[in-house]
Amino acid sequence: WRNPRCNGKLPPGSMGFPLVGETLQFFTSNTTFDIPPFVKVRMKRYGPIFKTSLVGRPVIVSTDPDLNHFIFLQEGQLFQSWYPDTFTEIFGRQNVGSLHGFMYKYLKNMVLNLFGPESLKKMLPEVENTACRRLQSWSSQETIELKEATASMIFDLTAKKLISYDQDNSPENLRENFVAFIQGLISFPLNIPGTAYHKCLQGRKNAMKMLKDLLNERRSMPRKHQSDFFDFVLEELQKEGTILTEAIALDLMFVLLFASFETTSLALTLAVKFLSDNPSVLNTLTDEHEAILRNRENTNSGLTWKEYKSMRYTFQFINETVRLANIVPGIFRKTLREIQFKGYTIPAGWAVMVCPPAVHLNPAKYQNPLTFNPSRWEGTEINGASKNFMAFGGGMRFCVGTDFTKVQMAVFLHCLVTKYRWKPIKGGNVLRTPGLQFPDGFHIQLLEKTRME
Ligand code: HEM
Repeated sequence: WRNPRCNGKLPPGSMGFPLVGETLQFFTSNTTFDIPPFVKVRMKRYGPIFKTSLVGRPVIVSTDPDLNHFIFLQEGQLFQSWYPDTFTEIFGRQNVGSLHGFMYKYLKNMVLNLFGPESLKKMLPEVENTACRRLQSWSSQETIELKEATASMIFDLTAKKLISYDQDNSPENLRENFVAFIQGLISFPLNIPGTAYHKCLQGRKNAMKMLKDLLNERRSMPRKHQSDFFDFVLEELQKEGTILTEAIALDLMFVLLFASFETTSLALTLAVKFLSDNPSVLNTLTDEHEAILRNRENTNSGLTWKEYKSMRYTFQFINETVRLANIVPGIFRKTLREIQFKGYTIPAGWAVMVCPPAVHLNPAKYQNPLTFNPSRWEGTEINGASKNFMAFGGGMRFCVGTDFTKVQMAVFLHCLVTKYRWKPIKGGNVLRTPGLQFPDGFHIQLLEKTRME
């Protein structure tokens, strides 16, 4: 295992112990905003491209901007999306991340339809109403835990949009089954009672059963007008010669529900933490949003798409938040053929992990990379991905939820900074396992602004 077979020169690095490789070191938790220690130490020792072995597989880790770019560019040709078996087990064998070719394109179009600009434009009032209502209810409580509170807000909104699911009118709690999930998601794959991984699989089983029941319920009581994703899926399933199957549709629903509430709530919690720690950033952000209200005829008329698009500093703020959040610590691919790159050979069938934190914390590209400074984005293109920014991935598999996330974050921040101020009470510390977590939450007290503030 130590010297894997290769037709050329493998990148340097250690394959660790037999079978486990360096899995345990990889999963060792840390509390830093910097490049994960596992990667940083090896970058120093071996350079920007190195080999290792994780969950029983040989892996090439890339912190090299050119190799990252090449990997994204060659999706489907030399590389293919690949995630460890634990992920596939949890998200379903037919989830969008594991599909390729025709079926993948079909699903991607379906999702882009759902979360594309036209849909989001229509959704804007609902996003704003939801954020305002939630904030108001939180302000009547002594303290709230922001990660949990924003996750619940986003889950409800997404579940309503996808399957018209209403938590208050449902005997079972769909979201609870997703909560068991997070800790087991990037954990050691030991499926015995008591382990995080086992709980995670149990959560998936329950959630999938609920989704299946809800879909069957809808099938027996079809609606006249197509209004949510379930209606759309049922119609697609009835079409002659359709390539969609019920299992694929349910796996997709599951991935979308999970991807939307977990990632965005982490980003929002961290955003509020950064605002608490950086009063001058809060002032600039508040100025931008108060100006939107001032420039309106009627202060209480809802946000328009044009106003949303005008939030220049807010988008810089969101980019800076996700740059440092590094919510996705590794993007995985598999080589379909042997690859030659910068004098190294990567054998066919090996896993490759692109490491976004190494890109986002590179001092050559981001001056004082650990400093939170939204203005560093001034004058740069902040939509889409680049060699130096890949918080939402890159290439063909660029995140389909990016615009949805940005709408939710920007609208929430708009309601927050124009109507409220807050005091951090406790928590707010981050832990990376290596996925981002708030082990003791982030508890704040939310107070309505008075007219004078
Ligand atoms: C802060 C929020 C988010 C972050 C940081 C994020 C990050 C990412 C990244 C890095 C990828 C690329 C994975 C890869 O190349 O293998 C990705 C893909 C994906 N994201 Fe997101 N995401 C976010 C929000 C969302 C939301 C709200 C949704 C749901 C609507 C979503 C759904 C997806 C899906 C379905 C894919 C797979 C796309 C594909 O395989 O082509 N994401 N995301």
